[in-house]
Amino acid sequence: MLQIQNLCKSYGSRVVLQDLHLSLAPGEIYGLLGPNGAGKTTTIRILCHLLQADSGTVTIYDQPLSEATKPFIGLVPQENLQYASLTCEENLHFFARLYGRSRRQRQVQVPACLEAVGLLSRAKSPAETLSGGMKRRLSMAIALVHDPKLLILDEPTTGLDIEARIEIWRLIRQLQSQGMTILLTTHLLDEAERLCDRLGILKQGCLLAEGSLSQLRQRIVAQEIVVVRTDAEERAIARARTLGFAYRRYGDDLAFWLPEPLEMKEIIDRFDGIPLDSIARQPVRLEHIYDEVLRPETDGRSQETLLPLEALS
Ligand SMILES: Nc1ncnc2c1ncn2[C@@H]1O[C@H](COP(=O)(O)OP(=O)(O)OP(=O)(O)O)[C@@H](O)[C@H]1O
Repeated sequence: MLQIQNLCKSYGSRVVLQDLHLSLAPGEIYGLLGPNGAGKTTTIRILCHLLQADSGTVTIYDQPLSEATKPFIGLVPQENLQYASLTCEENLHFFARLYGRSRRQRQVQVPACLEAVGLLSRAKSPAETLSGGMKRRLSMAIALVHDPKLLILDEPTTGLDIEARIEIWRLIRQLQSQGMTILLTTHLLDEAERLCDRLGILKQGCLLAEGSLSQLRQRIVAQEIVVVRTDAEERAIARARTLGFAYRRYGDDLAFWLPEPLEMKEIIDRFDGIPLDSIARQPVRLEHIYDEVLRPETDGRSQETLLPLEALS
C-alpha cells in the first residue's frame, strides 16, 4: 500500500536519506529502526507531506503523495500534540473538524475513537489531567479520528512505564487486527521484536537490513549465543578462535556465537581448562542482529559474521 523509491534528502551538505527504498503491505506492522539521526523522523515527515524530498517517489495506494493522499495517513508524533486544557472529546472534535468532519460524523467518530483507545470514560477529562500513557492513547485517538489507512507512530512508548507500554502494544495489535497498516519507529528493540512483522534498520539514511525477524536471523551465522563470565577472558577468547566461534561484547557481557546448536555439556567441554564463573545460553535476538548490522567493519563485522542479503535463499 505504501511504496518508497529512491528517496533522497539533504539538509544543506548533510545527507540524511540516501536512495531509500521501502514498501509496506496492507495490514502489516513495519518497524523502522536506527540510531539517533539515522533519518527515521525525516522519512516520516516526508510521508506526512510535512517535508519535501529532494528526489525519489512515494506512493500510497499507487497515488503519489499529495494533499489528496493526506487523509490516508494518521500520525502519532513523538510529542503529544493535544490541547492541555481541552477535554479528550474536545480535542478529538477539534482535530476531526480540521479534516472537515461534520457535526453528525463527529458525534459518531469521537466516542468511537475514545472507545478504541480505552478513554471513553475520560471523555470529559481535560488532557492535562491524564497520565502519560493516557495522553499517548489520546494522541492515538487524534491520529485515528479521520479514519486513516496507514498509522505512523514515532517512538510510541518512549517515556512510558511498562504497564502503559503493554497497553499501547495491545492497542497497536488490535488496530492491526482491524486491518490497519502500521509504520512505527522505536529505539526499544524488545518492542520491535514483539510487535513488528517486518523490520528495517537504517543508518545514515541507508537501509542496511530488512526483513522479518526470522529472515534477519538468517543473516547472522550464530545459531545461539553463549554469555560467559570469567577472569580468564583472553584465554576464553583465544579458545573460541580455535573453535571457530566469533566473539562479541554486549555491554559488559562477553559472548560467543555458536555456529551450530550444542548441548551445554558440549559447550563447557569446549572451554575445558578455562575457569568459568558462569555460562548462559541465549537465543539470537534482535538486539544482537541490530548490533551486528550497525557495527563498523573495522570492529569485527565481516561477510563471515553478517551474511550479505544475496546469500539468503
Ligand atoms: N531541519 C533540519 N535542519 C538540519 N538538519 C536536520 C533537520 N532536521 C533533522 N536534521 C538532521 O537530520 C538527521 C536525521 O534526523 P532525524 O530526526 O530524521 O533522525 P532520527 O532517525 O529520527 O533520529 P532520532 O532517533 O533521534 O529521532 C540528523 O542528523 C538531524 O540532525
